[in-house]
Amino acid sequence: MSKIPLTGTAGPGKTATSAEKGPEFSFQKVSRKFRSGDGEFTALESVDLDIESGSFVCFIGPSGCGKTTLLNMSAGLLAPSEGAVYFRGKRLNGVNTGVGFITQHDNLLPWRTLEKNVGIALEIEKVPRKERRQRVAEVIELVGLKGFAQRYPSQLSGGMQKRASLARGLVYNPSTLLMDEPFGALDAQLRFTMQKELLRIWERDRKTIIFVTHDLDEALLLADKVVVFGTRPGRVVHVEDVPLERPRDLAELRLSPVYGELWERLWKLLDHSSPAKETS
Ligand SMILES: Nc1ncnc2c1ncn2[C@@H]1O[C@H](COP(=O)(O)OP(=O)(O)OP(=O)(O)O)[C@@H](O)[C@H]1O
Repeated sequence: MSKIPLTGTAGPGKTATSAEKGPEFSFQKVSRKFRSGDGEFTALESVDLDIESGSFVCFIGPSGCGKTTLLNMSAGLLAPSEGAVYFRGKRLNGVNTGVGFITQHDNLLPWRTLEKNVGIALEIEKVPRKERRQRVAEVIELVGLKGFAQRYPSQLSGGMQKRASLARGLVYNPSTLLMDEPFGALDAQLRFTMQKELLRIWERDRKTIIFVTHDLDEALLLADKVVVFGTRPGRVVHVEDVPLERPRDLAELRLSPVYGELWERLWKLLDHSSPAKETS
């Protein structure tokens, strides 16, 4: 089994060496086909995209346009049918242990305490107990859950469970976080809090974040770069560098003409028709 990089090269306070200065991810003519009924259909067609190290990138697009498929390929859980995915200069060929993957569903194990849920990857990697406890305590504090380490998932609120899955994604210090609609199920207030928390952590550690969302306001609040996906077949239709200064405040942004113009332009690029059909 390959080693999980406990002390990832892009971790807190570390600077990238010259070998790491290329993009974090490079997708080169990446396509993915799936079987459907008797035939095959193209879920994602010819994606050419570079993602810079330390950047915050949002994927946005209608349901079924291949956003999760591209995340799965970034995690090495799925191979491209054509083309190649490069991670930190190396072609991916198997599970990518340099990423933390946070899905919409927290998937916390109900019989394990918060501490044990967060530390699971380190246990699998047989990281010594002392080091494990220290690293787990550090990330639990980072996500604002200090004092709750011995609670079980059922004893945590929805927001705390989100923080717990974020801690679990961060615990082995990956250089990239892949986040698939992580805040989609939260109410507006909690979503706002989690967005702020995520930005605080990103600004501290400058990990690369690829964040899937259906919400254009969320994308423009968070991202350096917004990648717009289209359907039939799933593909990248536009990449926008977000020119808005940080820190960003959504209430203020909404009053700004620059934001209004950007929002409207991207909104028009989004396909608002019904979910993508699986046509070949
Ligand atoms: N393992 C699979 N086998 C067959 N078809 C699949 C598989 N994974 C995804 N698909 C299909 O590929 C297409 C793209 O799916 P994907 O989950 O990547 O879309 P998405 O943009 O993330 O959608 P959503 O926003 O609804 O999560 C869909 O039609 C989906 O049904």
